[in-house]
Amino acid sequence: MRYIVIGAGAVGGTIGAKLFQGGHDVLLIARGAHYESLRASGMKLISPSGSETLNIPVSDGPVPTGDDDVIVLATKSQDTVAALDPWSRDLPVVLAQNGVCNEPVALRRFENVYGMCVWLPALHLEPGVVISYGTPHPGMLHVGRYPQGVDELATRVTDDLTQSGFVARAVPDVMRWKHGKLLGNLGNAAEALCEPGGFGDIRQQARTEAMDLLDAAGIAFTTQDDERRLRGHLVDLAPIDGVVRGGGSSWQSLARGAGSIEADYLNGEIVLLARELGRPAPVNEVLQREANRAAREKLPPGSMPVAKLQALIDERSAAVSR
Ligand SMILES: NC(=O)C1=CN([C@@H]2O[C@H](COP(=O)(O)OP(=O)(O)OC[C@H]3O[C@@H](n4cnc5c(N)ncnc54)[C@H](OP(=O)(O)O)[C@@H]3O)[C@@H](O)[C@H]2O)C=CC1
Ligand SMILES: CC(C)(CO)C(=O)C(=O)O
Repeated sequence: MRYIVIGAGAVGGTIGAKLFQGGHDVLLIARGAHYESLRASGMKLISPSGSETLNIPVSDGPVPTGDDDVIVLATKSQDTVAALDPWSRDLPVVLAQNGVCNEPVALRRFENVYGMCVWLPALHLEPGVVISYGTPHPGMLHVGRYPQGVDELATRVTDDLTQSGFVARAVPDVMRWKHGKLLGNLGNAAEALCEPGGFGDIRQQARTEAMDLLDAAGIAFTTQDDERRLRGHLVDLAPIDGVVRGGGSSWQSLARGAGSIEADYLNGEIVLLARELGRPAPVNEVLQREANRAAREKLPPGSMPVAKLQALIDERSAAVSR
């Protein structure tokens, strides 16, 4: 099977590199300066065990495909449609992304869609360079057919990931895991907006607001304990000499001045649910709005004091409760 990894950044770069090192056929799809660098000099993969350069096949657009190809999509959610559209709709698609909106978007277009719940701490700020912090395993990945079930392909992908060093499981309820993971990612916006530390309260407020709404909508989600029990110390974050990990994926979008951020598909997922239920979601609404503003204005990470963000949330909470 050939893995066509669209979006060879932090997550896609790590998954592609590990599969490649595991002896699998991999094609990375990248764009811009990252593509040029991967093509000219290979991928510099930095991990707790050292730094290596991998000459993984790379393309900047669609290539002829066949029966043995599978797409692994690892772009940010705001790039999903544009990234998938040029590809043959006969291919199976595995969505290695946070959030829960990508699977239905893909299922509109592709018949065979798989969710992947991704615990994989990684960083990509510089063209050609991917930093993978997880140790002793680079990540824990749950794979399942969307909307539910496990089939031969889910099992095969899981086996290949396991053989390549990941903690991988085929699960029949991947969206329950992805909803659980989404709750954690509601803090991404606060981490990107505020100085390190100090935003834990806001993250918890976003989580509590979201859990109430998921319960009200009857949507199942896993708990932090479910996740901790399985992960244990299988994927710990190891410091890497000379590399400071400022933050997660949304932090990295601001650090790169990408001009966009995933907030519409993380906090925005909760805002959408609240609006469908006719309920307020002031915490997630403010996080979504402020993260988008920071991305649009290309503000660096950490540009807003925590007290200011909390004041905006309090103001919005008061307004919606009137
Ligand atoms: N980083 C992390 O530690 C984790 C991230 N995640 C999730 O994984 C997903 C991917 O995040 P992450 O790896 O951080 O993102 P990155 O921004 O590091 O990587 C995504 C890559 O996709 C590229 N891309 C976007 N559109 C296209 C396209 N049409 N064709 C080719 N390349 C494209 C981007 O290019 P460009 O830079 O030009 O936009 C970028 O290089 C997100 O859903 C995120 O929330 C989950 C767990 C951990
Ligand atoms: C859990 C976390 C924060 C790991 O980096 C993540 O999912 C992200 O960066 O989006």
